[in-house]
Amino acid sequence: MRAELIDGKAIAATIRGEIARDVAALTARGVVPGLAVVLVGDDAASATYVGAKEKASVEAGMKGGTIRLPASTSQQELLALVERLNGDPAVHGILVQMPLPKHIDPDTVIRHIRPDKDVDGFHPENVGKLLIGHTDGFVSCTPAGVIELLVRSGVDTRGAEAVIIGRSNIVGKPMAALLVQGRAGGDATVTVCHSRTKDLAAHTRRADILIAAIGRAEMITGDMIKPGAVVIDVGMNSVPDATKAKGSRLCGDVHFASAVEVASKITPVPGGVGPMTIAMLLRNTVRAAERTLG
Ligand SMILES: Nc1nc2c(c(=O)[nH]1)N[C@@H](CN(C=O)c1ccc(C(=O)N[C@@H](CCC(=O)O)C(=O)O)cc1)CN2
Repeated sequence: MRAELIDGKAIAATIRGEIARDVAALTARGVVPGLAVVLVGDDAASATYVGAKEKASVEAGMKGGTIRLPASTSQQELLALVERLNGDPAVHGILVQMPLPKHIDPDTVIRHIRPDKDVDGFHPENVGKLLIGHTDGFVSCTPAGVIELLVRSGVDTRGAEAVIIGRSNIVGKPMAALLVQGRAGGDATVTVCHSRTKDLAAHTRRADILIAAIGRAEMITGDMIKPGAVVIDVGMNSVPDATKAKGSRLCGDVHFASAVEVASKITPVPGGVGPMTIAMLLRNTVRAAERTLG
């Protein structure tokens, strides 16, 4: 079997078109959705993602602005900026790009963002709402994007064995909450594996839906995948590659060449989950703006 590709780039483009229509409707009602993205420091990958977010928000008709701060910015200065954005009525969504420099505690920053402007869905209030199935919060963009990919690719999650590898607060844990809930893209039986899991392959081989979010390049190989499984690769790793002009290439947590021979559907890296993260961010920002209309 050679797996069908789940084209995240194309699905994200469709969603961004839908969002642009929502933005136009909101604008006609006098509300232009505003997204403020904050980047602290000069991490090259973060700068790329932030640039992509600003471009996508402007293309959708939003007011997108990036605030770039030096790596020497103190936590107090960053919190003061968040405070200012919290009080700015033109800003409906606030996103502080992660990772932050080591001297800044990400949890403290996340807790300072007003939950109704937390379009990243990282604030404990939004995480709690997700867990108890309330739909008036914001869901973390990457796991929300994975659910959207599954639903729009016709994958039936109901009663499926879903195995997630990775237990991070921004992907693994919310992913489990979404897959288990009783809504579209949910009703799965979920297992969360992590670095202490014994016999990882025994779990992954049971999965009808396998979600790799462990952050280790090409760790999941074809022999660890059940024939016919749907494989979603959340990993984004840069590995040395002398054949590339820049000396490196991007790859996921799944060894694509062997997995594609076993799975029924698979996401590539790049072009899979990544573009969905940005599409979901735009969707959350539109929702934040809509809610100001009551
Ligand atoms: N505040 C946040 N910080 C971070 C998040 C997040 O959701 N909120 N997620 C990641 C990075 N990320 C968004 O910020 C992100 C990563 C990758 C992509 C993407 O589209 N990737 C492309 C490839 C890009 C390339 O060529 O370098 C793809 O997969 O096709 C979008 C967003 C950590 N930080």
